Amino acid sequence: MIHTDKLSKNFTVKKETVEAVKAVNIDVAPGELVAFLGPNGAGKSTTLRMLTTLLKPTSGTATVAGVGVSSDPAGVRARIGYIGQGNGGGHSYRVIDELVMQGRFYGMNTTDSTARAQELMKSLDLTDLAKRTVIKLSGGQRRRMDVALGLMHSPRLLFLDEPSTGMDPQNRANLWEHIMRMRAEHGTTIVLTTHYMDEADSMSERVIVIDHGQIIADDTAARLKANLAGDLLAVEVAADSAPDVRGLLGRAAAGGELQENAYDGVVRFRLRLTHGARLAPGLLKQMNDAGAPAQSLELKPPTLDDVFLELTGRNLREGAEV
Ligand SMILES: Nc1ncnc2c1ncn2[C@@H]1O[C@H](COP(=O)(O)OP(=O)(O)OP(=O)(O)O)[C@@H](O)[C@H]1O
Repeated sequence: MIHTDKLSKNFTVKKETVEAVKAVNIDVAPGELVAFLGPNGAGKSTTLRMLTTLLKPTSGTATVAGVGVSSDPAGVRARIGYIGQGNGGGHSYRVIDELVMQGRFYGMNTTDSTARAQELMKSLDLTDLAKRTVIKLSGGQRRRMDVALGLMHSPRLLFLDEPSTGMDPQNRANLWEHIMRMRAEHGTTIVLTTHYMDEADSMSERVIVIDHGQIIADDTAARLKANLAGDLLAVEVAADSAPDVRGLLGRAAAGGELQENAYDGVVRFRLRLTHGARLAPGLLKQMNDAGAPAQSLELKPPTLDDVFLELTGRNLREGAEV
């Protein structure tokens, strides 16, 4: 559905070249739900804007829904839906009119466009709001209308640029419920950008992590977390038996750091343990055998932020919602 070859975009800002996207190779199969995840300024939107023909690549190629973005941008636009970061609709029209106009814009006749608008309003829980003017919609309702606008011409491929930024958690959950239902009903391929790592984690089947214009990881969230970050294990032992297990735990820390701090006659060790749930029982037994049984144990699964930290040495985003 999407294939890019060394897709790149440079901007010139005050005579300086900003390499926003650097030779990215992306493949998305029909029906996939893929999230581009990365911190602010990573190049997510620029990539999306090239794929949706809003920006011309500096170099490299991209084929979207079987059509080249440079050779036939109009052909790409006819085949995709795009929901940008801003609001798509005008202000003074009614929801139904806005949707029907969108369909007409894509060459549908009024009857078909009205039928499609009604179908989408039903799926996206907008029927009761059909006659409301767009300006009177709440943020969440407006975003749902944006999704309906993007789907009017039944694209097989839908791009969503930060679909839920600025929404409260309830509206985000609600929007996602609608998007997932649309997807189940129509088999739409979805590519989205987000800096909410929990969203990338729970909603998408595949996460493409972008940093400084480059793809630094591309896999399912589960595999990224299992392979890169490892679980966080905290284990406490009596202070006088800590020397008996320090070496053992250091070796288990998968080459990573073993942290420790002592308090109230106890030493608390912290380490990353790849496949922690599987390995922790064996480690506990080894600690027992070494004469230093664990007094408490805590095993925390990693987040995509841990993956990002592991890959870049930085946090994904200050203030990101988790
Ligand atoms: N029109 C432009 N002119 C100049 N520089 C730009 C332009 N658009 C983007 N950039 C720069 O390109 C880089 C990538 O920006 P982009 O918007 O793609 O990041 P992003 O990952 O989508 O970030 P965010 O999560 O904040 O939306 C940034 O350094 C940005 O400042």
